Amino acid sequence: MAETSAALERARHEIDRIDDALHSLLMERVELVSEIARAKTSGGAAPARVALRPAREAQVLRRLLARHAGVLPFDVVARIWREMMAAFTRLQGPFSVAVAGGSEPMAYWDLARFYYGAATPMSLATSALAAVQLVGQGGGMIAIVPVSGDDAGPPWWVHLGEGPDQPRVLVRLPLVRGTDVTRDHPSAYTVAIAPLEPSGDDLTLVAVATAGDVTRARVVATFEGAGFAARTLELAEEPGSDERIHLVELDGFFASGQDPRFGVLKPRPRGLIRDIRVVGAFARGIEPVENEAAAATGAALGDDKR
Ligand SMILES: O=C(O)C(=O)C[C@]1(C(=O)O)C=C[C@@H](O)C=C1
Repeated sequence: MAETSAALERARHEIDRIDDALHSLLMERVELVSEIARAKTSGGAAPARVALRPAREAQVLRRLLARHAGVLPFDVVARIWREMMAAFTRLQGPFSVAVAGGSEPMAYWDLARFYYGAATPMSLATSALAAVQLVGQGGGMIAIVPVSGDDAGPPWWVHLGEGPDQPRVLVRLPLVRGTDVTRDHPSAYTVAIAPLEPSGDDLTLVAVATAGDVTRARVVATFEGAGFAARTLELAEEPGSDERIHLVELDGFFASGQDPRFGVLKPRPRGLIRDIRVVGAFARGIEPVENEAAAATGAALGDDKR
């Protein structure tokens, strides 16, 4: 019987040895969690904040991608690490996810599950605004909301703030693209109350207040004229107000509207740009380049899902 060949026995013995080593390392990794949790609260307790540190997570995944080789698709590695990082987040305090499903609740739900772990409590919110309001109540809740134009509810992003204890966009999902199982999924933002940190390759979301007649194209032209790479995403108007708020995505990391680099735009109450608020910043998507040799081996092994 081929099934009990010596070669198979040997390979399984090796797998047992490797599993033991992986398990020992996992237990060693988790020993660091209380030290990490302590360091995060050493400046005083901040009960509204969640232990999630998306910039650090992106750095970890980028570093692993840079050293990755062989036939295992990188999205499998990403999935294992996502599960581990979600568990580490839960070990540091309350952590749950409210999903605003837009027109495709199942797709956004799957995206949230993939990124925030199989055991993290999740609930479906009635709209993006409802999900963001839940985040604002604290208690370790984060929200997954459709990126653009896929939520029938009122604009949610005008409720984001610049302060460390206000909900902000900290991730754009999917973070790992290409071979990722979420390849065909829509994009979503993760909204949370947690520090805004640079990952080294980031995009920033700003809420830009202008007079009521300033078009999206003019806002982008103004930013580009001042040397920013900018894209306009959404526009919100207060009924009866002479002001509009534009949601604009910028290349690079900006921690606040007071960043001196915004000085060239001269934000002032009666100017074209009246105010700039940073309402989020997140790592640029990670693009694993599929290794051709790996793909060929996968095909040879009967992997017909690619
Ligand atoms: O580095 C941290 O701050 C951690 O909490 C550890 C860890 C991880 O498991 O690597 C977990 C959750 C954070 O979102 C980022 C990273």
